[in-house]
Amino acid sequence: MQEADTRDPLDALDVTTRDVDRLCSVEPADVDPAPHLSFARNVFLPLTTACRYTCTYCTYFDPPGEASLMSREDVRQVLETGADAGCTEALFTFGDKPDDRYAAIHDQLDAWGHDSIHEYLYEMCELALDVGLLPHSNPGDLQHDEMAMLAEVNASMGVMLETTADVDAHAGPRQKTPEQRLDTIRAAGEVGIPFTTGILVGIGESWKDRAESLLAIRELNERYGHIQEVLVQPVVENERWNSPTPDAGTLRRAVAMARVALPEEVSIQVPPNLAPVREVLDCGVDDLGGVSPVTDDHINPDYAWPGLDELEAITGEAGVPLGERLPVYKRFVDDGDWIDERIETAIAADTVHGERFRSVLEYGENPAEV
Ligand SMILES: O=c1nc2n(C[C@H](O)[C@H](O)[C@H](O)CO)c3cc(O)ccc3cc-2c(=O)[nH]1
Ligand SMILES: C[C@H]1O[C@@H](n2cnc3c(N)ncnc32)[C@H](O)[C@@H]1O
Ligand code: MET
Ligand code: SF4
Repeated sequence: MQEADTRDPLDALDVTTRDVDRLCSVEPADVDPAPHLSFARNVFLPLTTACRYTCTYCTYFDPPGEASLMSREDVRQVLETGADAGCTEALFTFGDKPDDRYAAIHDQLDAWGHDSIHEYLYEMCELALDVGLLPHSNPGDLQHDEMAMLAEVNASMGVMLETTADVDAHAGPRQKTPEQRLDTIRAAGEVGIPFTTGILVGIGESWKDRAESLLAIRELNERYGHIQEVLVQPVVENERWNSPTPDAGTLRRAVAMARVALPEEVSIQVPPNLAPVREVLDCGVDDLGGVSPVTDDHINPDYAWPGLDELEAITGEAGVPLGERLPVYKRFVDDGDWIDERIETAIAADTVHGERFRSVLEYGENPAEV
């Protein structure tokens, strides 16, 4: 079991009460709507539902006894379906360090010749690159060395901060802590991998906590410049979480706060399957995240992604163009210091997939035409 972490999550981060108060006073009317919206076309690969944590809003994690892993062949099949459907992103996200908690996962990994889930993930990212997709992995909390290893085979990586507050939703014997989440985001900065993070809205945090969380992300981005996008994700109802999802007014204000807190080059993402996007488009959202034409959102399976035609209709009504992007934002590809040689090679390759990556990178539009 992990030891109790007694650090203040905001220690060593320059987040002042004055900044928090100022951010708390932001209203949606204070921000300009974004001039365009982007999304990435992805396939979702939930390597395992086993997880060391037990977040009370999450229906993704398995009860003990049912732990299993997607095999290499399962993974290959999903990747190939995705590549055939014109996807550019392989989204690997799954339970946090499942091998720590479940002997069955550890034993299966061992039988396949791997010491950890992260090693197996590395191999699956290589497989994604072979099949013609760019990996984006969110395996939860990582140490610096794990992050450094995975950065070699990922176009970008991510972890949700969720919140800097200690909330009951993260209570229990094995808890997700703000300290570990911030350490993970910091490790990504040290390694220099383009990174996605964000806040989960409605899990028991206050407005002050939302402001502190966004300012903590800003502070880490000021140090490392690695944050590519910040998700403002409303918690949604399911069999485990029966408090109401935040209302549109709450979400609008949280999005506006995120827009004010982060510099312009950092995108603000709202997932279109969880949030009423029409109602937040004028508050500074400029990205709709990964949308899949082939797989479900395995984390929130009751919430289907709108089709691309619907996304286009929504953005059309708002009068902003919708453009497709890669899982790594263009500015990080253009500035060669951010992505590993293997990712650069995949994008530069003289193959059907390489050509597709370059066309998405250069044109970023006409999502309906693949
Ligand atoms: O479909 C989902 N995609 C999620 N994504 C994927 C995301 O929409 C895209 O993969 C990124 O925008 C990269 O293109 C996340 C990525 C992260 O790095 C961190 C958290 C999330 C959370 C979700 C999520 O809840 N559902
Ligand atoms: C991958 C991300 O999915 C999010 N996540 C987990 N459960 C829910 C839910 N009920 N509603 C919205 N987001 C959720 C967490 O923020 C996690 O970090
Ligand atoms: C289903 S959540 C996905 C990744 C990881 N378990 C986390 O919470 O960050
Ligand atoms: S949100 Fe992630 S860390 Fe929390 S229980 Fe679900 S899978 Fe595990």
